[in-house]
Amino acid sequence: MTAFRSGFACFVGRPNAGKSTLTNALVGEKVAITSSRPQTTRHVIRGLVTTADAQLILVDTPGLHRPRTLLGERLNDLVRTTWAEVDAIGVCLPADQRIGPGDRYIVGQLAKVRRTPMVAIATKSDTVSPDRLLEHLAAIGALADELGVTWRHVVPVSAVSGYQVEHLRDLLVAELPEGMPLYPEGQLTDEPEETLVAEVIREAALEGVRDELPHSIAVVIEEMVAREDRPEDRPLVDVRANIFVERESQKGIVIGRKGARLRQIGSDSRSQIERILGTPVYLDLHVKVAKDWQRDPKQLRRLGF
Ligand SMILES: Nc1nc2c(ncn2[C@@H]2O[C@H](COP(=O)(O)OP(=O)(O)OP(=O)(O)O)[C@@H](O)[C@H]2O)c(=O)[nH]1
Repeated sequence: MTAFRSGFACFVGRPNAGKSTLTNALVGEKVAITSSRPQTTRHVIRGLVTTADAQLILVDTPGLHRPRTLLGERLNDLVRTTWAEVDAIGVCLPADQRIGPGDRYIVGQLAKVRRTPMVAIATKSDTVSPDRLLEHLAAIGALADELGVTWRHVVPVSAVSGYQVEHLRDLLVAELPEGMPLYPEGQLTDEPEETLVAEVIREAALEGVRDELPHSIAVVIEEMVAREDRPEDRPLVDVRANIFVERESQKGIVIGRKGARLRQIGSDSRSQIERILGTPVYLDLHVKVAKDWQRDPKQLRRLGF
């Protein structure tokens, strides 16, 4: 059995390189959704590609500009941070145009990001003859040598005809770490981040004790705020959450011997939350008893049901 993989990728390339069309082709029927994210998140999600064994989250990066101002430089820093945080970068180099200064500038900047795997994509490959495509692929290879980047793969695709779109998807998925889906049901929901975070904690709390605590756990996020006084490039989000159970005995199950299970729940969910929010997280979990909450309409409302 292959392990489930989940993670983030972004497409970069000069304007008109075919990034949006490719995103839509990968996402399929579902239109790429632009969801606005709270300030704590730097990643704007463009689309979600879910298969039987992977979830690939395509995120946007702000455009890279030749910096003329301090603000321009700061924006470029932000782009580079995103590049360093995603699991894979797809570099779009349209086949219908020769590699130009715009492409050179972007790839030159990518050369500074050492660790993230990069896949070079010859987009719009349906627009040129096979000979011209070969020439373009060779130029993409030469560009890597010239500018000091390493392509994991060089793939011609056509988002319009669908040529190699699935192959590209598989190549990107192969770069993702093992992990559970970060978004529920394979659909990008516009649920508030709190709901997703609460769901992650609930899943972690139920891990291994599902039989003992079937539906008795609810998680409520009390607070999710960016810590003040942090340097801009090292943000930290405080997440304070309550895990509600119905009975005192269930509290013991969740907390475990000397708090061991609760610590496990914390570390299991924290890494997933950090990936959803895109920032390091300080997670503060408390277990509380809300007696018979499932039968009490007032409590149910409070717990968000
Ligand atoms: N023939 C063909 N045309 C394509 C393909 N992919 C994109 N195009 C066309 O190329 C143009 C630009 O595509 P976009 O997907 O908007 O490019 P983009 O990189 O997102 O552009 P920006 O948003 O400006 O950065 C559009 O007119 C697309 O229809 C393709 O695979 N084949």
